[in-house]
Amino acid sequence: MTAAKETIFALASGAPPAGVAVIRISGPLSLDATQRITAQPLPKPRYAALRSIVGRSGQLLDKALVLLFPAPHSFTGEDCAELHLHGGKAVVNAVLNELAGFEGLRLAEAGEFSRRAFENGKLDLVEIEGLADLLSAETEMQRRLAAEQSAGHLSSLYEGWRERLIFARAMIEAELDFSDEGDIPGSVSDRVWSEVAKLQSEIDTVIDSIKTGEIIRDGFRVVLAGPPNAGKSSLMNALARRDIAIVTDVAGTTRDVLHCELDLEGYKIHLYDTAGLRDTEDRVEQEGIRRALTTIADADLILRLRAPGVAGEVDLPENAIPVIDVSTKLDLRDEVYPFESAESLAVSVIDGRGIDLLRRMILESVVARTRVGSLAIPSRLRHAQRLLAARSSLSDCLERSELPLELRAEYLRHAAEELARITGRIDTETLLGKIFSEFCVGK
Ligand SMILES: Nc1nc2c(ncn2[C@@H]2O[C@H](COP(=O)(O)OP(=O)(O)OP(=O)(O)O)[C@@H](O)[C@H]2O)c(=O)[nH]1
Ligand SMILES: [K+]
Ligand SMILES: [Mg+2]
Repeated sequence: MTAAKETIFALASGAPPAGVAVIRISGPLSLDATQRITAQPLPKPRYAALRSIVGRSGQLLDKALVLLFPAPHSFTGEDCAELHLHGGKAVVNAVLNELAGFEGLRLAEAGEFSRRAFENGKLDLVEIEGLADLLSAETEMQRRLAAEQSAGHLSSLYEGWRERLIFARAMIEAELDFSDEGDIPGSVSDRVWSEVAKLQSEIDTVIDSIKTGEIIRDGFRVVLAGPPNAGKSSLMNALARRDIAIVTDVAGTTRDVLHCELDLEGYKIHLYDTAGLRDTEDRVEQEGIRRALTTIADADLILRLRAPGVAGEVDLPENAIPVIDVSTKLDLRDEVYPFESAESLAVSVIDGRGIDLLRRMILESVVARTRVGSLAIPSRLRHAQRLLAARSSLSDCLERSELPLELRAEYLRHAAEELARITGRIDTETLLGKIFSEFCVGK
């Protein structure tokens, strides 16, 4: 917390033109500056009132709703004001310029409002990351994941663990004090170790869910693979309902990895079209195949295509990635029914058979992959690293029973510190820049 902060302001709503534009002001001079550009008396706190916004020479800039949020009951925890203007570019610029002309006011940097909210203890780092995710959420599942995190549910999970660790340490310390007096046997610590073991398994469960969080937040990667002319690009276009990839009857048409995003019932899906896999002397195609194999290796789900009259069942690299076998060009065959088994089906982009079914199978695959009880789960590598470190301290503490109690308690302290780093209770400076840089100006 820094004393005598500057007052900052920014356009907090989207780029004009828009119906309404919201300018947010935060800092000690917020209320003062708002009064100076408002022709009438200010409304009472947290009540909206229509006011004329005037420039220095008294000229009318706009009529706007004015709202005041005196400290500490504001987003940043400082005195704040909001001006809800008409969302025209010139209107917004005129008011921003007027504010910039006041001594002690300046335009906010990206993420600066949120940074102040953190510094004033309004939000912890985990909640701020959740807020950033909420602002960038495009699908329903991304929104739900981010809402859990920004509402503090993930923070309370971490904080709850940290408090239990602190309690466990206190128990050990109490035991150490008593055993100095030589009259209490080592019974307390048995309870501590079983509590630590329980905590460890709870952390394990959450570590296991990190991949789920990543898939929901970052998207589920589906890759089209198969020999040239299997119909990969045609199927990409059909699934995306857009003409993304070039389709010709020339084997080896696609070289670069093509990408599009789908929203399947709220799940974000990345769909990749790749070069057909075959032995070739063509150097450009060889590079395309190399890229195809890299993309396949990173997939969450592979659609392995084959087509009637197209040679080459593709041998995919050995790995544990789930595969759906797709026979294409069903219209060229006699079968009528596209569904073959749980892991295979036939489709045609000409008459559309099987395409909706394939979409459903992809959805089932992502749902199966992300099945968790609660969405209060981490989705960032930063959390994963800290949780793994905390977890390994706990297992050291449990396994190294030959060590004196003081040293085993030290492992608990270390684990609690790792958890505190996630919420930003300690060691934050290095993290701040990275986290707040995800925000736009005005948030
Ligand atoms: N009849 C029929 N033809 C199809 C179907 N899907 C693709 N084709 C044709 O098959 C040929 C190859 O299709 P592409 O989508 O370019 O195949 P690809 O797997 O992307 O091929 P490469 O990029 O060369 O690896 C084209 O002539 C398509 O029109 C289908 O469902 N039915
Ligand atoms: K082709
Ligand atoms: Mg292609």
